[in-house]
Amino acid sequence: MKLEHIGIAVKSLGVSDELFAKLLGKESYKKETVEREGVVTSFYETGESKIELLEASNPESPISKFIDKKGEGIHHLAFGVENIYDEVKRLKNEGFQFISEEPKEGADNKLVVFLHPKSTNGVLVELCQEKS
Ligand SMILES: C[C@@H](C(=O)O)C(=O)SCCNC(=O)CCNC(=O)[C@H](O)C(C)(C)COP(=O)(O)OP(=O)(O)OC[C@H]1O[C@@H](n2cnc3c(N)ncnc32)[C@H](O)[C@@H]1OP(=O)(O)O
Ligand SMILES: [Co+2]
Repeated sequence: MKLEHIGIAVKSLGVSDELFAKLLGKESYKKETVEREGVVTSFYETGESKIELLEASNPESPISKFIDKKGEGIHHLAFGVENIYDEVKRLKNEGFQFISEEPKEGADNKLVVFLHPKSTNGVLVELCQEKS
């Protein structure tokens, strides 16, 4: 597995895109809404891994809930895998708990699934696989 991206929950993409562009010295290369996840995303290239800024697209979004509880900050780590179905099977056998075991369409042309933070030391983990 390799670290594909780090997801950061932000209140306002308008504000945070300006901040991260200044910080990283480059503009976001892609903005994409993933309505099923309740997010608007903005991606930055940072070497082999990316930064994904996440703004809530509706009040029931996991991002709204997260920000209400914990404030803005690191929301999840996403690991890129070759075969997401094999990895779900492997990690299930290892005793990890998935939020939903069925990979769904995420941002950036990927299939994604999430492990529950309760089974991963309090860190929300996403697995993602490039769609062919
Ligand atoms: C588009 C895509 C992509 O990259 O392609 C994305 O990334 S989409 C990214 C947005 N989508 C997602 O996050 C989808 C997966 N997330 C979820 O299904 C949810 O957010 C859960 C992780 C199941 C939490 O939902 P739930 O309704 O249970 O919320 P809750 O506030 O009651 O939280 C239950 C417990 O989990 C903790 N918790 C919640 N969100 C957390 C997070 N991001 N990291 C670590 N812990 C977290 C809470 O503090 C709480 O712990 P205590 O019980 O100790 O208080
Ligand atoms: Co993500």
